[in-house]
Amino acid sequence: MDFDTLHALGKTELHCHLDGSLSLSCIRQLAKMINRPLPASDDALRQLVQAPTNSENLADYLKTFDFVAPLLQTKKALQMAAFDVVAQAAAENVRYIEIRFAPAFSISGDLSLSEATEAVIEGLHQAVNQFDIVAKALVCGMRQLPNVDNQTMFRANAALVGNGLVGGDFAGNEADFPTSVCTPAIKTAQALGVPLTFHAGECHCPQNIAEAIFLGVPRIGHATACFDQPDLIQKIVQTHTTIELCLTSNLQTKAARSLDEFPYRALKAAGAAITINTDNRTVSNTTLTHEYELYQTYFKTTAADFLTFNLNAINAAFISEPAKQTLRDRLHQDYAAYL
Ligand SMILES: O=c1[nH]cnc2c1ncn2[C@@H]1O[C@H](CO)[C@@H](O)[C@H]1O
Ligand SMILES: [Zn+2]
Repeated sequence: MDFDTLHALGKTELHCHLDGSLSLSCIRQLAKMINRPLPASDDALRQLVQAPTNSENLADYLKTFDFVAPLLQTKKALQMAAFDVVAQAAAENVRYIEIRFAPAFSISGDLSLSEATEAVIEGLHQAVNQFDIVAKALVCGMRQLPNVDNQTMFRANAALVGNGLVGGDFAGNEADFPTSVCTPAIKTAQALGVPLTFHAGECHCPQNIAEAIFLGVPRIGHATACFDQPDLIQKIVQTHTTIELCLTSNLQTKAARSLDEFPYRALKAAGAAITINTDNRTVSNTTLTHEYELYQTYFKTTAADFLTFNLNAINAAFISEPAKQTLRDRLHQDYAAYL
């Protein structure tokens, strides 16, 4: 399929970070609101907000996020940011998106941990009213923060679940803060009834994936390190764990040092529920359409495969069964001409 066809195809995205996906024009508007000077040329700005091409690891990649954090400290800024990312997704025919962000990174001003989330939800609502898309929020605990901070964040946000917010995640520095360290906060989120996805396997550490599955987490972000672990892949299949693959991001963070270390082929062959995601549109300089194009080029992924991955995403989405059925029907219509 050519790029225009891939662009036109209906898509879904479970794994997209708000702060890593702002358009340059939105970044400019947000910077203006706090009188922060930015380079005049988009090329120069891009250098500041994209991960360096020579990132050595995840920690290196994550440094890029420091640039945007000061821009996301008010209600208005978070609303605008959420609107912006949904608008970008809708423009490439994404029918359903879950957008994640870390409330703990947006409380340097006056906002509380729940007000930050309410602002994101408001921005999503505004976009959903304007575009043909369903958009929901996820809140990220951060691995490197003390468990008590992540527990406080989940407690502050639990009441919003089901009301624009649909679940939680853990992101951040995985190499130094493995799953075992975060376990108390994971259990708190689960006890509060917050559906969870979880970043794991981005630092050559399959154990972090295995432990998250053992804790009953139904979705894993990345899971890259399972590529050469047949027993773990079997576990993923048996437990019906959904995997949120992020190809470009994995090549940048060296989670996969080559395509051979990317787990797509092994997971697909085993029949695992895989999904395709951008992770960070701006930091990784990608779009969901571009990701589809890469899968088609590298792995010969077909329209039938893409439909399956989209249905996998809908099955694992943190929304009601009737809402899922509406989206499934839509996707079947979208793909009918290409199967
Ligand atoms: O691929 C990733 N792995 C781990 N953490 C990430 C990744 N991308 C973004 N973040 C982290 O999640 C925070 C909330 O959106 C971002 O600020 C960034 O620190
Ligand atoms: Zn991520």
